[in-house]
Amino acid sequence: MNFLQTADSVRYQRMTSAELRENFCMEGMFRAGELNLTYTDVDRALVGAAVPLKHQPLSLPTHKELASDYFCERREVGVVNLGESGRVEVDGKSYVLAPLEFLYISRGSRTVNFFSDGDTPAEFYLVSYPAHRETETVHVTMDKANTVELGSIEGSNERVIYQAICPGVVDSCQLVMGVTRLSKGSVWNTKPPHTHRRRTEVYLYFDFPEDERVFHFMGQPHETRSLPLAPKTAIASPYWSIHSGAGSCNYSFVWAMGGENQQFDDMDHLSLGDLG
Ligand SMILES: O=C[C@H](O)[C@@H](O)CC(=O)C(=O)O
Ligand SMILES: [Zn+2]
Repeated sequence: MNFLQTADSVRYQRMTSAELRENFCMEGMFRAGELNLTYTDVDRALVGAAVPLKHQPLSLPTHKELASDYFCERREVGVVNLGESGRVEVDGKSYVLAPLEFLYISRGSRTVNFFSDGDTPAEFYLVSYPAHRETETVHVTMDKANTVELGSIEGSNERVIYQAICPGVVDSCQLVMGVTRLSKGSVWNTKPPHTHRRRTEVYLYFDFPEDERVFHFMGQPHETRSLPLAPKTAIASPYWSIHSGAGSCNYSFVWAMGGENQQFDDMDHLSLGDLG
């Protein structure tokens, strides 16, 4: 397991790009045949990827720092499949996840195994938080998610937000998670940006060519920094940081939040003129 210690709101201001990357980004998580996990200090979010090869399932391991007999003893997990169709087995029950389908895994689930049944692997992205109670494991297909259409072509930010793990869809503990897809020709996400001191957030950008980049904006509103991110890079946003991006082409991203509450719309909006 890797550990990500994010810099504080004073230190980040004097960091180089390489240092910012080191302190906030999670790169190279998706590796064929591997399960990789990073324990972050943003609300104890655990971020990971599992890319199982055919006939070689990967199981979700526990770790000394989870202080538990099994991973989900006191944790919930959100999983979304970013690769080809795959399968997740939770306590012996199989869930087939088509591309972009989610699985919410409840606290108390003892064994979690990831499978690819085809030659091209599934690519499971997962985010986990501490959970205070057991609920139910739920498979969320795209049509079950809350759908919010935002932005416009004129604003270069036409996008659809799929809220897959959120109140009303899945009874989770603190995790709120979904995917946002930008229309062709639109490049901006979360414009204008916002903060939410009550929750921290992790973005994972994907679904764009290897030689394109999404310029992610972070930092306190009056001291923003940007980082060009390659596909399948995750970036942690502490409570004090904006999290917004402009791509060199359209793209999608998975967002996941944890913290005080689960209300998606209570963000503190900024205007672009507030940024420095
Ligand atoms: O707090 C909410 C999150 O930052 C994202 O869900 C925002 C987002 O997907 C978008 O505006 O494109
Ligand atoms: Zn947000």
